[in-house]
This record gives sequence, structure tokens and C-alpha cells, in this order.
Amino acid sequence: MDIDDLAKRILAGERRALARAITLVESGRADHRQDTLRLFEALKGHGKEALRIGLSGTPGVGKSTFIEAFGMMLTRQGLKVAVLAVDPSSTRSGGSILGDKTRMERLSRDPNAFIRPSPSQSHLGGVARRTREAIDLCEAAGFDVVLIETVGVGQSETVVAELSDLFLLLLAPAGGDELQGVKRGIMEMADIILVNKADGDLKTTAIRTCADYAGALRLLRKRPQDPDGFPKAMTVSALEDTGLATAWDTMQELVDWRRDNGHFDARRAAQARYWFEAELRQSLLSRLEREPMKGLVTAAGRDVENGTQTPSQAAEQVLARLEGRLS
Ligand SMILES: Nc1nc2c(ncn2[C@@H]2O[C@H](COP(=O)(O)OP(=O)(O)OP(=O)(O)O)[C@@H](O)[C@H]2O)c(=O)[nH]1
Repeated sequence: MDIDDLAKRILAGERRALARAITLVESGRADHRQDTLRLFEALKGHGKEALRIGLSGTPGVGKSTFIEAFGMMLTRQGLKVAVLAVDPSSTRSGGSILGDKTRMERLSRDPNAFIRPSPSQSHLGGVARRTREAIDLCEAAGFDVVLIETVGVGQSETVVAELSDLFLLLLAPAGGDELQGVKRGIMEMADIILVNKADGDLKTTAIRTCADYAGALRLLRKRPQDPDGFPKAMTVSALEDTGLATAWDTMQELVDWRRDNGHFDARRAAQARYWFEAELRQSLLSRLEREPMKGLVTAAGRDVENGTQTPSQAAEQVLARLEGRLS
């Protein structure tokens, strides 16, 4: 594969080259991994800094309707928009929340948009790395906004929050006064809560739900990375395209403030460190799961079972062998 040519075409903003490069980073083959590393070397220092927006919401809340309407609004303003997904446990066809071709049909035809389904992988760590690299590729290809979507199963919200500059939580209008069972941890991650479907019969409920969430957000501890009034809850209707422009203004207001106050860069730096540590942990674990370490671990496990070694002794022994191999 001509990696330099691929890099050149990505930097020229060719969507096909971008799609091909993402396929490369998603591949599990060792030679493809080498190609990926060479590709990133060739792309280093080029491209632009996109605004990375994470979006989470349960199935049916209107994520695809929102992303399509929001994405179209941005492309109408001349911005280039990429949509990626993190969905490690999908049972849907193709293992992908964006696999369904009918989702975001208009946006997928927009020349200023790029939509990429989640890789069908069950391992969240693997999905996270691939998504992270896909974001970098979108930035190299000159995208202004990268939307990272998740259905929010298990730890995927944390992954998306650690990949984005801004985290949106999309919610539906809820009857009664209970807060839809949204976990506190997820509320704490949100920068902006968007109560969708604020239209027709649902409008009044949406406004009340929004007020409930605004109240709940006020009870959270103030975060240093937020100006006054954030995190915020707002109503939108993805279907009727209302509230989206205001939501975008609010996102920009928050991002501008964070940039001016050093929080934007600090967050990216902390994220880079987080992913370095995650990658290191994962690589070490996969070394232990591969021969020759795998055999050693099995043998040490047997020693522990039959009492010839204590668990700590056996672990020390395996680690000493690993260090010997690494040094
Ligand atoms: N009334 C109203 N309905 C909406 C709105 N946005 C989405 N819907 C409807 O809600 C349903 C689910 O919308 P989707 O956009 O497919 O939701 P999703 O969160 O992507 O769902 P999954 O694909 O299952 O994850 C569809 O019937 C939409 O038409 C809205 O703003 N107002």
C-alpha cells in the first residue's frame, strides 16, 4: 500500500481515502497496524483541530434525527462534519448503530459530511483506540466538527467523554418527576443536556423535563472548566429543527470560554495522557495473553493451585520474566 499517497489524499480531504484509512486502523492484522503507524507518521503535524462533540442517548431518543438535522445545519454554514460511533455491544445487523443505511440518509449524501459506522467489535478498548484514531484521521482530512455518538451502554459514555471536547446528553421528555433514571455519573459528564422532541403534544412535558434537569444540574458541584450557568439543560426538536441553532451557539459559547481560560487545551492534554495509560495497560495485558508469556502465566497459575507458590510470588515471577523480555 502506498502510504504516502494515502496520506496526501487524506490531507486533500478525499472522503474515499479517509474511509480507506479508517478501514486500515480498524483492521486487526499486524501488517495493517504497521501501515497505520506509518500513516500517522506521515500525517503528523498536518490537518486541523476539529471540535469534537460527544453525544449519548438511549435508543429511540432521536440521536440519528438530531445528528442529521444538526449536521445539515452545520454543513449549510459551510462546515465539514464527520460522524463516528462507539457501540461496542450492538446486536444490530453489522454490529453497528450506523450500519442501517436509512439512518441519516440526507446527511450521508451531503458532500460536506462523512458518516462512519462503529466497527463491529466486542472489546471496548479496541473500539476506543480505533475511534480515537478515526478522529485524528478526520482532523487530518480537514473536518471542522467531529460528532461521536454512543448509545451509552456500559462504559461507552466514559470512552466518548474522554474522546471529546464537549459532551452532550440527549434525553426524551419524561412523564412524572423522576429523572428517567439517568445515572449521576452520566449527568456529571454532560456539558449540555438536550431534551429532544419538544414539539406537538410533547412540548409541555419537554419543557417541564428540561426544568427538572436544570434543577438537578444546579445541585452538582461546580466544575472549574465551566463558566457560570453551565452545565446547561435546553429543549430541542430534531424533527422540527427548532432549538438547534441556539444549542450550537451555546456549545460555541462554552468552547470559546474554555479556550480563553486554558481549559480546552488542558482537557486535550489530560485526555492524551489518559489514552496513553489505557493503551499501555491494554498492550501489557495482551502481551500476557500471547505466547510465550501465556504459557508462563498458565504454569504459574498451576503452581498457585497446587500450593507450590503463593499468588504474590507467582505474580512477581511472571512480571520479572516480562521485564526481562522487555529490557
Ligand atoms: N416528535 C418528535 N419525534 C422525534 C424527534 N426526533 C426523533 N423523533 C422520533 O423518535 C424516533 C426515534 O428517532 P431516532 O432518531 O431513530 O432515534 P435514535 O436515538 O437514533 O434511535 P436508535 O437508532 O434506536 O438509537 C423516530 O420515530 C423519530 O421520528 C423530535 O424532535 N420530535
